[in-house]
Amino acid sequence: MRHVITVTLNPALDQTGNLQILKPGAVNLIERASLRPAGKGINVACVLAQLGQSVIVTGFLGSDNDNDFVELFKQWKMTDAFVRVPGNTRVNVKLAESNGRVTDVNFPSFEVAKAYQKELIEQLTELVNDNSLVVIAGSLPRGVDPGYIQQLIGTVKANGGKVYVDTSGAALKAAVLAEPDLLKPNIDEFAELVGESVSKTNLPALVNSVCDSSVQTLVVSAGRDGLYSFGPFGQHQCLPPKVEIESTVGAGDTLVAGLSLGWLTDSSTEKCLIRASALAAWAVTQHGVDVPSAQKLEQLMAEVEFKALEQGG
Ligand SMILES: O=P(O)(O)OC[C@H]1O[C@](O)(CO)[C@@H](O)[C@@H]1O
Repeated sequence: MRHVITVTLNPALDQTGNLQILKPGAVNLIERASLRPAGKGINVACVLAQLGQSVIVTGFLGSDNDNDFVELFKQWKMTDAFVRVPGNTRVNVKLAESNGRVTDVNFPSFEVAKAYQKELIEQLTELVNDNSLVVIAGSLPRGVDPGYIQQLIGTVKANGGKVYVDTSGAALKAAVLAEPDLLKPNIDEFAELVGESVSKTNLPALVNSVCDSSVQTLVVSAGRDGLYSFGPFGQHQCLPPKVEIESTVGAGDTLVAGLSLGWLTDSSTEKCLIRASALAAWAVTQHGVDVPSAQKLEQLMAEVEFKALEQGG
């Protein structure tokens, strides 16, 4: 049976606070707050688990403060394969203003010694087979070089698995060279990758120049503009339904979960992209990554505008 393994190399406890307007350099009072175990791959796994999928979660986790993570994995019946490393998992602060703007203050991670990096590669060699989709998501913790992501992708591919990657900066540059099955940068991360500012008009040409034929599918998330998808099944855009924004944190991860669900359920490209967009739209209406009811999901999917992109613009 097809299954998903998510890899979070740099998880975080997300301390999210909502306020009217953030005033730098002044005292700011938070109106609503939450503290949640998170990190990109863990968020992906949470969405999939809520949609009834069984997920293995792995990566690195600080051994000194893993209680909330362990609780979360138990709650959603995820298989906890995280390699414990000495120290604390970081806390990331998210400040969400009433106009929808979010300021991320991401704290430094634990340090991951080479022995733990090797342990994770060995573990994936054991876990991955040709029914596996491995989602590698998030930044690299201290002590982990960008080349490590290539080793991870290589290990998954060598064992017959599919690999989806959502990362940024040097790790994204390295990942492209290792030819994953799908890459999901956001539009700013993609602009950094290509070294140019990106618009709807120049996006298709830039995608072709960067990815050549090495990455099968590239999905660029673009906030209110939804997503752009380039792959063997054509070039498409999905425009999301209009929703009240509470916090955009986790929307990209929810999108990746939706794309993974498409693979798990062998959905058509259209259904996969529309469902992923609808789930991501729901994600911005709340703190965290809860999923809508089946009925609400149907309604949101009906409101997504799916269209083929004209070649060259
Ligand atoms: O892995 P990165 O890029 O440091 O980002 C981690 C942050 O991203 C999120 O997963 C949201 O996408 C947060 O939960 C977390 O704080």
